[in-house]
Amino acid sequence: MLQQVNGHGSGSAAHSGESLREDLQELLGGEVPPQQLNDLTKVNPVTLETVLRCLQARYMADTFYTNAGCTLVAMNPFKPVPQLYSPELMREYHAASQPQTLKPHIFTVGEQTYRNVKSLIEPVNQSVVVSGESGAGKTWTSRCLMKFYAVVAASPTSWESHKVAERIEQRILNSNPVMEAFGNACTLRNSNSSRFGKFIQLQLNGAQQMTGAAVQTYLLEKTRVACQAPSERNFHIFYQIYKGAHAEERVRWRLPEGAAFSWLPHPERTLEEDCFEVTREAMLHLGIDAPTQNNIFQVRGKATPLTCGGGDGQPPS
Ligand SMILES: Nc1ncnc2c1ncn2[C@@H]1O[C@H](COP(=O)(O)OP(=O)(O)OP(=O)(O)O)[C@@H](O)[C@H]1O
Repeated sequence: MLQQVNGHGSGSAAHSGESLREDLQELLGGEVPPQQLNDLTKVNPVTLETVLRCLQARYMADTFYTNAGCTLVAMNPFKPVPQLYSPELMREYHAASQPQTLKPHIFTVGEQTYRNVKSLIEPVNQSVVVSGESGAGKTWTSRCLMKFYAVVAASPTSWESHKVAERIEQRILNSNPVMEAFGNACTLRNSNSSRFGKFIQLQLNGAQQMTGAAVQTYLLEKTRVACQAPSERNFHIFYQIYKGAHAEERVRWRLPEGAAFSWLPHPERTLEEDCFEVTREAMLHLGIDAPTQNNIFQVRGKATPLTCGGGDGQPPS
């Protein structure tokens, strides 16, 4: 999100949306209103100020995607915008004869790469690089892309193959809550910050239907288990177990209700990511059955009290 451009605040105190647009129109001297400039390469003159101001005007007009040549700039709305990610919109981009002529969107990128695979006699692997600072919206964007492919790359003809495809899509989407439970944490910048990098590979068959996915993770911030920065939290999974374990599991995992553990700072913060049931359900869909889950959680659950000097919540002596 843009905070400041050449000393002008982005809020209403410094500029109302209208005067910002007028200013920018004057600065650009163009005919197209800045919020309608879909491609930053068309901003004239291209300077840091004009580009940032153009993005700011678009942000204020709730237009969160802008092209910059062949790159897509995605701004984080920091609010739910459900109509921007509806299945209907996915289908619209998928069905468009020239998706690049529609408004810039992550679905254009999705559709373009999908068509690149589809149109070639010898299909070539396609890569989408999602980059940005912490909290920029990379995880969100990757999730949107996966949902998009789950919708467009699944139109098999028979009922049976439809069911198979649906199961694969569901498994692919279910990998997100599991990876986020074990690899994400609440930081100062992002309440659901990925503390690892990932390379997600979606696999298509000859008919361009999704047949599977593989995820490689790297650079997990393991030190967070034992040491968290002030006002930050440990990985979500610990809080999920701590808050969501049943009475009998608590006894087994030595997690007395209400105990405070020094390696579980800020358990009082309630995040939607704290939901243990969602992780358990997603693991089941991924084929991790209840006894295996139990073994995993047992190790995770026990790790916390043991490292804190016992299940009594006292700091280590
Ligand atoms: N397109 C969007 N629409 C609505 N909210 C969004 C969108 N993109 C991001 N957000 C919000 O911003 C938060 C941070 O986004 P996200 O977790 O994707 O950032 P990130 O770049 O992956 O950060 P990190 O590198 O710390 O993992 C999300 O939890 C969500 O609340």
